[in-house]
Amino acid sequence: MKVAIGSDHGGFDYKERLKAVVADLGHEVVDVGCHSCDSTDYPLQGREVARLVAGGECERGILICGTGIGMSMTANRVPGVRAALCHELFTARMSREHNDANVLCLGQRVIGLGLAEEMVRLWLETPFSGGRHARRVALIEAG
Ligand SMILES: O=C(CO)[C@H](O)[C@H](O)[C@H](O)COP(=O)(O)O
Repeated sequence: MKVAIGSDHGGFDYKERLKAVVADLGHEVVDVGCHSCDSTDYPLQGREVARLVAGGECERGILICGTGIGMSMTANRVPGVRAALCHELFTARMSREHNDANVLCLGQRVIGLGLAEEMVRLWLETPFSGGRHARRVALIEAG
């Protein structure tokens, strides 16, 4: 898969580490920035990743800021994006199985790096269950 990844300064360190996790699983990483710890504004990177996913250039997106909240708010405003803000493994798995989430949002100031890495692995490898959940996702998309 092609996986877009982006962060603000509050998520920069994890973005750099999580890129390796994504690549180790055999996926292509598209890094939209930011490219340093200098202060920036999360909607810039959040919107860019969301647009890549909504437009089909990338199949999935990963966004990291301090809490993940601003990134999820931003990404979910782009039609076609189903961004899930997750802090633990169960929610990360369910966001794929039940919600077909196409963007994962994480908070670098909330969770440890080891958990973030495990969540990314699980989230990328968990398929959508379909069935009754497909009807519900279609209802989300119908607006
Ligand atoms: O979007 C956020 C909060 O909803 C992120 O946590 C940002 O990274 C955070 O707001 C940035 O804060 P800072 O004080 O400018 O580092």
